[in-house]
Amino acid sequence: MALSKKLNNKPLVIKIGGAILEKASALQSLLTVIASLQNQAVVLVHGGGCVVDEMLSQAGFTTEKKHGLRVTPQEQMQIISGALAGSVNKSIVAAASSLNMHAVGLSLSDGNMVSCTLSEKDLGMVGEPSAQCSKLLDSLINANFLPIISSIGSLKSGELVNVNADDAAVAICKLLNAELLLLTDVNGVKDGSGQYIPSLNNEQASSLIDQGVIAGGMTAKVNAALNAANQLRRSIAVASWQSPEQIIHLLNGENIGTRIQPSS
Ligand SMILES: Nc1ncnc2c1ncn2[C@@H]1O[C@H](COP(=O)(O)OP(=O)(O)O)[C@@H](O)[C@H]1O
Ligand SMILES: CC(=O)N[C@@H](CCC(=O)OP(=O)(O)O)C(=O)O
Repeated sequence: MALSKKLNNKPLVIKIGGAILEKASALQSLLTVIASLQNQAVVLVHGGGCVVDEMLSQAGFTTEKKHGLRVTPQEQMQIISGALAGSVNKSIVAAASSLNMHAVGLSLSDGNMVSCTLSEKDLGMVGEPSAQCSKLLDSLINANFLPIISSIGSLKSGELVNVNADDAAVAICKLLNAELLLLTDVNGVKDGSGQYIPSLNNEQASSLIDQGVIAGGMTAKVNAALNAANQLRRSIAVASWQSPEQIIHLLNGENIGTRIQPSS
């Protein structure tokens, strides 16, 4: 397939969800597509919720989620940060390195990229991220490194916080005024009859959330995409990492997955 030249000068922020991390071949296929992109800066932001689930349960903790966000008691932060900023981040960097990509593993506080405040939703040590300083990412992108960023951040007080990885990707996207692609294990948002919805606006999303058609992790993802779409005034794609060649279609200006639209 002819590989795309970049659609514009914007970097592309790609967020990958947890389940891809348990499928080495899928991660490798995605990284291979990223490596093949010509003249297109890419920044990867990753979650790893399923890895966190496993590590917490091995340590004897139970976990609770509210609207797709993990309630994070202080005593679980060590395991969560170890899983996301440690094990998961380093595994993705290693997979990229094995494909001769020059990957650099980071978390949100590196280079003061993103600062966090404590969420007011009574979720414990969950952080709300906001974009701060792009100097580190600008330097890495200019030097052709592939930044791979975990969703562990920190508060002004120096304490670590757990940030939903879709929210983390939105903050990085705002930092770089980048294009954003949220890749997950389904090819977009489904309606009440299980059909994929090509385009979704604020009102439709709220109604599907209220009806429980959009639930769990997809709620956090759609809310994060709406936040980015409204601030950046452009639509945000939610698609599947199971078909990474879709990235090339996206860069060629085609619609993939579900497009989350800014409100008019
Ligand atoms: N309306 C919906 N359309 C598609 N997926 C949905 C919907 N509602 C809930 N989901 C669930 O959300 C999941 C994706 O969210 P999540 O597991 O948090 O992904 P990730 O780890 O990639 O961030 C899907 O696998 C699906 O089970
Ligand atoms: C606050 C919060 O929910 N943090 C998430 C961070 C990881 C994440 O978002 O992973 P996925 O992208 O794989 O879902 C968590 O603890 O699971």
